[in-house]
Amino acid sequence: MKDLTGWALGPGRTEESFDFVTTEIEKLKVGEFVYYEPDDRDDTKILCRIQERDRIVADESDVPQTLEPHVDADGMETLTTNRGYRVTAKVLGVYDEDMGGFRNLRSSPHIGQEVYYAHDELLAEILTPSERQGVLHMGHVLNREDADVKVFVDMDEVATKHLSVLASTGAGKSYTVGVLLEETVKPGNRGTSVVFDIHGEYFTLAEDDEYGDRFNLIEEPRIKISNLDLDDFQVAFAEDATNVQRERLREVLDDLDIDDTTASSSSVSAEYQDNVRRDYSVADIIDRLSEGNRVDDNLAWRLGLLEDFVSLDPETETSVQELCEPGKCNIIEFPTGAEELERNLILWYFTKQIMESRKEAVRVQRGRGGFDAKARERHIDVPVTIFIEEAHNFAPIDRELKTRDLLQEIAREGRKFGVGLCVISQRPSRLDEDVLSQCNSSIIMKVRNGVDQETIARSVEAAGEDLLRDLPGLTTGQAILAGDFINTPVLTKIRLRETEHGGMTPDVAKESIKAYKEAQKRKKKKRERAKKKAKKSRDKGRGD
Ligand SMILES: Nc1ncnc2c1ncn2[C@@H]1O[C@H](COP(=O)(O)OP(=O)(O)OP(=O)(O)O)[C@@H](O)[C@H]1O
Repeated sequence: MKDLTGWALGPGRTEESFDFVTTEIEKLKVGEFVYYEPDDRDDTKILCRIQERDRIVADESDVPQTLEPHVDADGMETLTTNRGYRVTAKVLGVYDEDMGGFRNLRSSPHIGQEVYYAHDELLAEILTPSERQGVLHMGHVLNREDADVKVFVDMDEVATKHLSVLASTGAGKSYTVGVLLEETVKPGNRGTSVVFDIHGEYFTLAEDDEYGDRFNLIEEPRIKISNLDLDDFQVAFAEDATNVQRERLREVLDDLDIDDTTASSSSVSAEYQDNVRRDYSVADIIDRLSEGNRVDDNLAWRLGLLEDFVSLDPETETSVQELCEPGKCNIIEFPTGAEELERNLILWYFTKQIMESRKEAVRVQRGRGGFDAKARERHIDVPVTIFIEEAHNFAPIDRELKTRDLLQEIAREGRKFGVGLCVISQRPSRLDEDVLSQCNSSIIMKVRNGVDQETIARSVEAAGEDLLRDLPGLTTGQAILAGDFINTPVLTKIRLRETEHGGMTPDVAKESIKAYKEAQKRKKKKRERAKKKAKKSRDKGRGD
């Protein structure tokens, strides 16, 4: 069934777009889809996306004259009585299922060519992948709620070529990431991911009755102090240590290692020394630093700050295997109240291990040697996608940070080693441009800030200017999905979560009233207790 919706005004100035006239403007919002059929090809539909709409000013327009010889009397009648709109449409091409993309047929519409509304079945054909595995159901095409044209994305693309999730605060980023994670752990997918959950928004996934066992919640990630190397200390320090300080710290750590392995004896093998427990604390490092006459107060002070890091532990370490249970989404919670430097250290330390471990695994898979004992212990044999909330803090555009270098490396090279990156940010303009532009897929939601909008327009080319123009107009849960993980950019209403969302916006009025009432109750009780106490002492006084 065809749904005639307008007439082309002829070929556009370029092959990429053309104008047509319509009166059905309610249906044809920016981002909607139409198609035309080239005369010389049977059953071929050239799909187009609406970019712009302008009301036709009757007296100034030459549109009726242009179309008159080409459009039948009924059509002309509709156009002249309703005036209508001039709409610009971007030509996407003919969808080729085998190719999984659009082919451009170079067949521009002629004047008066009929333009049809793309019905739900046609859209569904394009947006529904033929494979059943590795597809993630994210929601439905916006404005097509009734028919529910589902929007799917390709999990492999996320896992290999990275994803950005960008929006102002409260627009629905973590809710959407929750939907994505629910999908990745479904039985047909069983993707492995690691989420750095800074604000404790994802634990509800692990508590869900149905989904819970597909998630691995790491509530107390621990880093064993003796496993830290100089670069790790550098990440945890507020300012770069001087070369002299690095040298001194190296000496102290070497001393402590030798003590702990009791390895002054040359009979202890290197492998034993590697595996032996070295259970020293930050305080031990500072003590050792203060011994002798070479005290470095500044270094001691820097180290002293690390004593507050809950994640640093003299004895235990969360192993990379615990962090990356295959087929599960592994959620790393940050210690409550962890400050910026501790957060940087946690992200740096574990992300670096994941990357190193995947490099080793791929090297061995390619037949280039085997694992040494240490590598075998920490090897991860599945591709992993790392989700990073507040990514602009770890890879800022304007600050040298080791975490930024690491995220740039993953964005550039992660694909080769099966390490995917999903960066989530409410301030894309503060996010490192290299990291952002390496994300080949994007989910973009409401963005209010003009500078952020400009950054997105610059770095997320796939989304198309036309769709991005409407960013401030999106409401919570509405998103543009664009890039390699979807066949064509599409305005999407993200589906409802199957698990509870852990980052609910508080109901301020409700919570304030509740807190007020509880405070009043407490006050009343306090007054009553004081009264009782006074009465008791009066009674006692009388008795005396
Ligand atoms: N697709 C959706 N359907 C229904 N409700 C949604 C949807 N997306 C988000 N919400 C609601 O909107 C609110 C904000 O969502 P969310 O916590 O994901 O925002 P956010 O962008 O991550 O914010 P922040 O940057 O402050 O963490 C939540 O209360 C959530 O329940």
